Amino acid sequence: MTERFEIARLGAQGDGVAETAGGPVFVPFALPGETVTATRIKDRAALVSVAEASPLRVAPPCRHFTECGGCALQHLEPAAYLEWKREKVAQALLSKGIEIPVAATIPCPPNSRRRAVFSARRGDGSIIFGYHRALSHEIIDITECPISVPEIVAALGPLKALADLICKVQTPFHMTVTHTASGLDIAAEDSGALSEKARKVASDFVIRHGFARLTVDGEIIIEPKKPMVFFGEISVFPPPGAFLQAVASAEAAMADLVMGHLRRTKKVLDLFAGSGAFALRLARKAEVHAVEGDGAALAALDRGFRFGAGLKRVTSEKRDLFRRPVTFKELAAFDGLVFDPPRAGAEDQAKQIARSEVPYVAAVSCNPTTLARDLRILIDGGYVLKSVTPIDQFLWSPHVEAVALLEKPKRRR
Ligand SMILES: C[S@@+](CC[C@H](N)C(=O)[O-])C[C@H]1O[C@@H](n2cnc3c(N)ncnc32)[C@H](O)[C@@H]1O
Repeated sequence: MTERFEIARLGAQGDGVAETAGGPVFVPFALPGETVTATRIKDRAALVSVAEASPLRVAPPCRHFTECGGCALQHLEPAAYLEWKREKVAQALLSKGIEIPVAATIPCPPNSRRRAVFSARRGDGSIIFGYHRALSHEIIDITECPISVPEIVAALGPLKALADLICKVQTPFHMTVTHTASGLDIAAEDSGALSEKARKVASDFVIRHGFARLTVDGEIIIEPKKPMVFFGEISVFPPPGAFLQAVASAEAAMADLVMGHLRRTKKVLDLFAGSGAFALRLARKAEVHAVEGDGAALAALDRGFRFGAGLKRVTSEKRDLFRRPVTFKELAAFDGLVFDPPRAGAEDQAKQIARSEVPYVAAVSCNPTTLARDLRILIDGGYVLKSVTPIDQFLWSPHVEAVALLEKPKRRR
């Protein structure tokens, strides 16, 4: 049955939220201040029509919007959208008792996402290649994606054809596509084992389309060109599957904030260093010790250091920082630190940092909830939070990146 809803606010996932006598009802693609009609199942309702539209409603740029599960907020005017992301970070901090004026969200333009994770599945004979439908396991074919770099969008047809060539299963599989300076780096997972003949066919296809590399379940099938990215001026060859910030300009914005904060430091620790996005930039001015759990990513970082010109010393250490955080005693060797953990955050590591006397600390995070928890630990340990800056690395999604900068005043002896 269709009901009428007054939308009061945006929820954490970007859905419009109507406050009803029975509790909140979530209406995707509705905006605060709007009156909409929607069909409701429990606390979710599918938008049918917008009776009274918000003045902040804009035309979504993508034809797949509302069908594709990748984007939640293309229909909101950009300034209000960025403010919503800022507020999301501020609310997460407030929930841990942290009151600080959160800076304006640094925007990321459309057509800037260099890494996209596609889903694919063999349908009735033909291959479906695209993204998941919102809140569904169903995969929908896509023909455009205004968040991705043009090089990925232009290759959607060939990528779909490649997915068809390597698909040896009836179940869904993933294809991560990264735009690099040497061409597209394609990493398939769970697409099934390739026969010798299928490898040859796929390899010929990769060469014909000028792709840089194809890996299947971590095995390099063919690598006509080593995929290369730049961290500042330093070139790095990230291994298949290694972490890479999704948008190059977002990575640069985060690195600028971190480097600005650590500008006076001489010995920096980079925790959860990946292939060196921060370490190799910081190494222009300071000695850096990079710690990371992924050995292949560390090897890429090491190589970047050895072949990079004008860098001070970079050392590296493979270490599981969840099981074995760097202790406060070990931290005594450093005057600056950056940590950039996965979504789970770095609770135990934060406890060690809180006990340390490292004067300058930068926290980078893609999850405001775990960031707030870890910042609370640092603040309780005597750190002063100087600034928090959201970065809109995940355009039109509910996700937001943030950089927090902290200092620990010298103890009076
Ligand atoms: C958000 S990424 C940041 C990488 C890097 N700072 C960058 O900007 O490219 C998080 C990194 O943490 C690493 N990681 C995940 N779990 C880890 C663990 N338990 N110990 C050490 N590193 C881990 C991942 O391999 C990944 O490189």
